[in-house]
Amino acid sequence: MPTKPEPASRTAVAPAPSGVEITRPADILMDVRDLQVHYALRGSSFGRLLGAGGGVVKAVDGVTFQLRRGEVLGLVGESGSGKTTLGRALLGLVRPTGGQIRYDGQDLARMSERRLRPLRRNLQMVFQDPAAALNPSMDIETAVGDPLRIHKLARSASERRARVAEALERVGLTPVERFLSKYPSDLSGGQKQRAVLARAIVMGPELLVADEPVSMLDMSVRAKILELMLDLKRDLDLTYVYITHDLASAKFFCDRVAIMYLGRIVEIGPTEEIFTAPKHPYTQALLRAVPDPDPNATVPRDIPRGEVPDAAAPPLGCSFHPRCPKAFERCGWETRDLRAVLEQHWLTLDETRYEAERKTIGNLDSLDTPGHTARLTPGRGRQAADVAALVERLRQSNPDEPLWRGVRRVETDDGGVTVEFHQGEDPRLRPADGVDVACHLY
Ligand SMILES: Nc1ncnc2c1ncn2[C@@H]1O[C@H](COP(=O)(O)OP(=O)(O)OP(=O)(O)O)[C@@H](O)[C@H]1O
Repeated sequence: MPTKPEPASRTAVAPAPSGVEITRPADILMDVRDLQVHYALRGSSFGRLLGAGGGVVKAVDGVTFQLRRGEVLGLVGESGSGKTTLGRALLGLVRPTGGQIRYDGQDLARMSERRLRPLRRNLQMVFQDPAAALNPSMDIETAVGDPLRIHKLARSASERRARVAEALERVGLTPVERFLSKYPSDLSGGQKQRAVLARAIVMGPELLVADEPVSMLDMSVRAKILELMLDLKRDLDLTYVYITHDLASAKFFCDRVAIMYLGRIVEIGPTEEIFTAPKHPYTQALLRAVPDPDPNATVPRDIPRGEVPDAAAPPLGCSFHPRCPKAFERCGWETRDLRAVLEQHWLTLDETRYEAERKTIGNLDSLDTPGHTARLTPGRGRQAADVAALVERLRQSNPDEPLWRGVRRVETDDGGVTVEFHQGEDPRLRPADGVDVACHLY
């Protein structure tokens, strides 16, 4: 049986800067507090000509959690929720805009590239596409041994070869001699991902961030790779952050799951709690949307209504409120929601009725500016009373629409109709029955 690869020397780690707390409970590998990664958008060249700013995408926006030693923490959410950005920030691969990532007594979020470099041996990433992760012109021995060479972690070529061989054996690329001289094109998808895992473990890391590591593999090998990863974790005392869209694999693979939505963790807790008693309406909707493997089962497919909003202009209040079937007053209703409800309603009308209603209201563009007061003015030849009647018809046509719970008052004057919404609040993560959830319902 091969022996465990030597852990990278912790003595290479630079000392903590003064003023940074260096104590942490032994079972916490990373302590992430109020982490933010914001990207400045440059805007289109046409927009820049007109002097329009590009705005900011809050890819990660105030994320707090503790990563426990030896656990598998899943980051789950729809595309664009910030999973990859968070995973990369944990490894020092993207520079946070704010917040802290405490690791080994230091704050990765504020560390210079020079001081981060030696820590990277302990923090490895496995990507979705193993073919893209391996250089097609490098044989497996060179590819897997490359990090040892870069970080000068082997005293000789023969030591490097021995450590590569040991890593290949651990990931099941055996007999090792057969694989050392192979090229990526000689390997199947599953074998390539095994080689990528060998390269990740060869330096004896503590943390592996795996970003959809099996989603590009054949169904037949996915479970085998995840099982291999669990074996590696146990044998090498690893901690995993597992990024996925796929709730079924998260259920099998993770000890805890963090559900992400628009740059935030909206629910985090033990996998069993999340799957048996999901609290956040978004988690509930995601779980209901998981296809049941039993073809006879009649599981409702309640995918959260609507699209994921634009991360550069997130909804006011709770980011999930426009899609939430349970949203109420405090959730942050606003002008853009009214426009969405109007346009949704118009989709249900025939052409003639649509034309008539559309002409009743003048320019809708003011509704695109986020705010708690919407002003609807009449179109040409129409009166404020016509607009008021339309708003009332809209309400009558779908009284259960959650938006109406957020309306504080509707007032008609000579110039039009004002719809005022309750001021919303952005919910923070709070403990609720064994999990932490960011929702005003708890
Ligand atoms: N380099 C960048 N510049 C600008 N915006 C970015 C950049 N990287 C990510 N984003 C934006 O940040 C948000 C989060 O992206 P991220 O890739 O982290 O999400 P994700 O949940 O991993 O999505 P996916 O599952 O599709 O990979 C998205 O709106 C994305 O467009």
